Amino acid sequence: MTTLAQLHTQLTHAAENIKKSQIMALFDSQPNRASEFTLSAAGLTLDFAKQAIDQSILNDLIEVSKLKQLKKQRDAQFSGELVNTTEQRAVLHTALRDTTQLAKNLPKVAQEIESTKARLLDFVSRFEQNKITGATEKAITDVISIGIGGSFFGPKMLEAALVDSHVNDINVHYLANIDGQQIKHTLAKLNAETTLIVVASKSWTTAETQLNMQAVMDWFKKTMSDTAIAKQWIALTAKPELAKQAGFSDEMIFPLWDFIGGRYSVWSTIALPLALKIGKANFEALLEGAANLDQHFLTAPESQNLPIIAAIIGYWQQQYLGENNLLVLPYGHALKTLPAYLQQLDMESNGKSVNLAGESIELSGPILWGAEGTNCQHSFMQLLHQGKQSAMIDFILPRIGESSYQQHHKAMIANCLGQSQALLQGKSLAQAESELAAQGLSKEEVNALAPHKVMPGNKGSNTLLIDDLSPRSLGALLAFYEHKVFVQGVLFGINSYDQWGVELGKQLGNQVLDAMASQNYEQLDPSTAHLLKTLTN
Ligand SMILES: O=P(O)(O)OC[C@H]1O[C@H](O)[C@H](O)[C@@H](O)[C@@H]1O
Repeated sequence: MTTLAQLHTQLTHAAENIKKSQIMALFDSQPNRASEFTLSAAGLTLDFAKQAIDQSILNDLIEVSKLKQLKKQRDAQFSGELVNTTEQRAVLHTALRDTTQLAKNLPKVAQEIESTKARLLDFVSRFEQNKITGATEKAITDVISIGIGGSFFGPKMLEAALVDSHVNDINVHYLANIDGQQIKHTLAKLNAETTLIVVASKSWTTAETQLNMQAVMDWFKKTMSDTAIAKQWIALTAKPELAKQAGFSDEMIFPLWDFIGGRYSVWSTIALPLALKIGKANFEALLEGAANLDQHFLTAPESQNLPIIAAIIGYWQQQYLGENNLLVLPYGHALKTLPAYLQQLDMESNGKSVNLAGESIELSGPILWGAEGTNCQHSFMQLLHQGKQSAMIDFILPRIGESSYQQHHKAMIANCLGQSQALLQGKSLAQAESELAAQGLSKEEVNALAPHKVMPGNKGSNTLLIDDLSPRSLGALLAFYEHKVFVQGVLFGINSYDQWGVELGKQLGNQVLDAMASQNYEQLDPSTAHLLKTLTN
């Protein structure tokens, strides 16, 4: 059997060779490459034919994943083992989509998940039937959702992405940042009598959320009685006892659990504001779409498995081709905040420096960024085409566009494919020269201008087609990225489910607040002390 060390040597040689060659040449040596390097499942199609990779490299990478016990770790996670070893927690967001597998090992946990989901869906149904009103019996027109990080990104991103699936006529206002200006403008247009307030906080200790909750509570109490809190305030939290102490009524507290990571919580009660907007049936379809992708992840062989193949391609690019940026470019305005959602998912999961044993590692997750196409073509894509740096790229393209604007969708497709083509093919000096000569430029003019028009090309990318922007397809899309992040975590040998790095900033933020209150800056470093003096003078 080949060892990891032997595979590493093989892959290192393969990388040296592939760096010297052209991706376009790979299409000559593999005549059916375009179809062979396209995989479909659960409403998603991944085309990786434009990547600098061949079948033998893929086979070696699959072997690496096997030697790193990917399947064993996957099954451990799905069955509820404590795979988040630094926090001694299970990782069970997949069970929020479908409890079948978990029910075999942990039937009580599965049952609790099901009964909580039933409570959530029942609340949404009653809302849709106008049975949820304010304390003064007036109809609810607005929801304020207070929460940050995983208690914010998912619902907010999906509300925009599912714009065609909004069935309930309510406005959801998200308060995540601690920004007084945002609170002022949000509250100014709202009537407390017709507003539900949702506090989404798994830990119930997040400073931003607590401060915003207090501000909204002060506003609410100006016009509403204390008893109205029990009717109009909803808590989504893994700490129901703390919500109860804060005055929330039992029936308005919807739990989640420590086995649901914040960045994986969009499938949980944390999605209540989204579910109110898209309705019960659409929320269930979102979960089903994710469950479909879970089934694919659990059952498809490695070579046909979308998240596994996407993960090992990314690993190959980072480990052997030296990339460290992942650019996510969704072609569609509805998906404009998908990169921000994926930033938390990927970077908070895989931004680590030590492996599971606590030993220092060379490689962990990529820097993820992106923006909607075609807008990005008019800003940072220039650097990708002609700059010295490069990046891993996922183009995301819905197959179906708005039916009343078909020409727009054709143009969207053309732009997306045009970009990946341009990155791949580039433009040689000879091409640039002949183009300019054909425009009638003199030889001197051609020589002066042509080098500026050269594009190196030979830059690979993935194209991920999504059937449509339905809840089902989007559920599958998010689950695809979740599993990709998981597989990469296995390849890096890290714990993808803790986030200790977030803690220090929180602690120091509190220290600065204390220093501001006491005006004693001695404990602070000279730069911070100086900045504070400048700010407070
Ligand atoms: O839901 P909460 O407990 O308020 O946490 C909100 C966020 O807090 C921190 O930033 C964590 O790193 C995130 O993973 C989490 O989503």
